[in-house]
Amino acid sequence: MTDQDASTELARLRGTIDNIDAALVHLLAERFKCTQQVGELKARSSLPPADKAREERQITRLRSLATDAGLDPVFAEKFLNFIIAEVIHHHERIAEGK
Ligand SMILES: C=C(O[C@@H]1C=C(C(=O)O)C=C[C@H]1O)C(=O)O
Repeated sequence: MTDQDASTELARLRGTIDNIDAALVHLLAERFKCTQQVGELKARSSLPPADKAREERQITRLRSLATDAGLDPVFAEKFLNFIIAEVIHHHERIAEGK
């Protein structure tokens, strides 16, 4: 592969990465819009911000999806836990009326 070929291929691959990153941002934005509504509903109904049983079901499901897709399930679990922790933080703030 010539230097020119390599830089053309690198630019092509990075274009794909940029598209995927954009899709991830849009997907996360939609998820947070939805969890915002869940947080408001929970606050109105005096439900707790976190639901550990639901989280366990989600993690089991995501780990299985990740394995089937060829993604490291440990990474998938960490990623989901990171997002859920942020959501719970938002729900706590909503419940406090902030
Ligand atoms: C969104 C919810 O609130 C919390 C956040 C979750 C999530 O981000 O998926 C899952 C469970 C809850 O701890 C919910 O109860 O469904």
